[in-house]
Amino acid sequence: MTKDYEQAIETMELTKRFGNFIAVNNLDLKVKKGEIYGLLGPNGAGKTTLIKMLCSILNPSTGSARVLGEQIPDGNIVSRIGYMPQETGVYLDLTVDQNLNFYGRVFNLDKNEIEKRKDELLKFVALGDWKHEMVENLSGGMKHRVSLACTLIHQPELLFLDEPTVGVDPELRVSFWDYFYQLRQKGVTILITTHYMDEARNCDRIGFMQHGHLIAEDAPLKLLEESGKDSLEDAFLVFSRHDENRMRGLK
Ligand SMILES: Nc1ncnc2c1ncn2[C@@H]1O[C@H](COP(=O)(O)OP(=O)(O)OP(=O)(O)O)[C@@H](O)[C@H]1O
Repeated sequence: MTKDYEQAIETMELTKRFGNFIAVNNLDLKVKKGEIYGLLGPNGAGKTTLIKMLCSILNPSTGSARVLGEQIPDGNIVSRIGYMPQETGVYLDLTVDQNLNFYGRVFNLDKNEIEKRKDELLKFVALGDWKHEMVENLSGGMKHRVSLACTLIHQPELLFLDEPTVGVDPELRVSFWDYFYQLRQKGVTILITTHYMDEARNCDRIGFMQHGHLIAEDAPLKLLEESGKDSLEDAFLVFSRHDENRMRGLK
């Protein structure tokens, strides 16, 4: 019997090296089931590398992690998680409908279930009128919407969303968040990276990441309070400076 873990994600000194370069450095992270956790940090902080390890795409160099209670890397976990990469994860030379059919089949959904899920998801991403359009003819934001729909087709328990709302217009970004909240209500856990600070405020907790490790972590309002700043950008800079000073002190 699978043990019911309270944590959807738990990493222990997780590290990824590319040659001499350390992209993720001794990271300890816990994300509770049903939580929306935002990872924020500058380009190159190691966010995508972390997500790729948690999705069993990359092997850790050292350290370990559990995802939905399973030690990763684990090929079986893939059917329980959804990963929306930064670059569109859909086939440009297929229609929206064909992409959804393909992902539905990959996850072994039967025909009726695929049809039902397609109706729901096309409504959600407001692409019903574009169902039979080739994805290559869609705008950047629309491609992102197709990618999100494909990520959700098999109703994953845990979602990894790497900058899911880049290029998506403000109105639709709001509706994406409505849907994320609906998913959370159903117990789905979401790990999301974003550079939109207004969006980050929607997360239950935020982890600020720099040089492959977490420099601060808490609910958005708590981070503002602790840093004495009004914006998350400014709060990040405060924690970043503390971390740089700490590192200098260690040298
Ligand atoms: N396959 C690889 N080989 C060598 N270096 C890599 C590889 N993948 C990532 N890196 C490096 O690891 C670092 C972290 O990259 P990563 O993509 O995880 O950052 P990120 O926080 O997701 O950045 P962004 O916000 O730009 O997406 C970067 O310096 C990147 O160049």
